[in-house]
Amino acid sequence: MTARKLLSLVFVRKQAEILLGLKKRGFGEGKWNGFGGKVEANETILQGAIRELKEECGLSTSELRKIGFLEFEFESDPTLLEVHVFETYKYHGEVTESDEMRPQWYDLKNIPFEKMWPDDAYWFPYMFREEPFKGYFLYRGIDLILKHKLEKLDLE
Ligand SMILES: Cc1cc(-c2ccco2)c2oc(N)nc2c1
Repeated sequence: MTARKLLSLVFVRKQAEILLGLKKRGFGEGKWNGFGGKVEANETILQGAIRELKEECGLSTSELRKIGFLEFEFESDPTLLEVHVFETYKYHGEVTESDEMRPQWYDLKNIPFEKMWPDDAYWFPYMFREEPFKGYFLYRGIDLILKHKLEKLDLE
């Protein structure tokens, strides 16, 4: 039985921009990503996503839309990461740097994919088209994808 770890990942959007954060320490350090992390045992995935967003960049939201479901495995590790991806266009508060993340708005035409997890280049186009997606990525280390699957997801 494969151990699964539940993670949230939230992207804050404007019409032509997306808020990314530079991870300052820990897992994924040095990569730009959405905001998220481990879902605790005493919260739902949605509650965990809202909590991490506030902790990592200071923004609050009550309207997260589920946009994708990703599973990650590493060749060297038995744990499967189950990542629930959300987006929001409705949020409030001030974007604030945290110990974990340095937030920055990016134009959709200028995403720093070379400084992000490699899988992002595969599924960001689905997110930009507002097409829900489901993907699986097998990594060797943190920069090489050995195998992947990606498909549209019918959320209705
Ligand atoms: C292996 C992996 C993990 C995550 C992650 C960490 C916290 C939430 O998701 C990723 O995020 C992205 N964009 N690619 C990712 C690959």
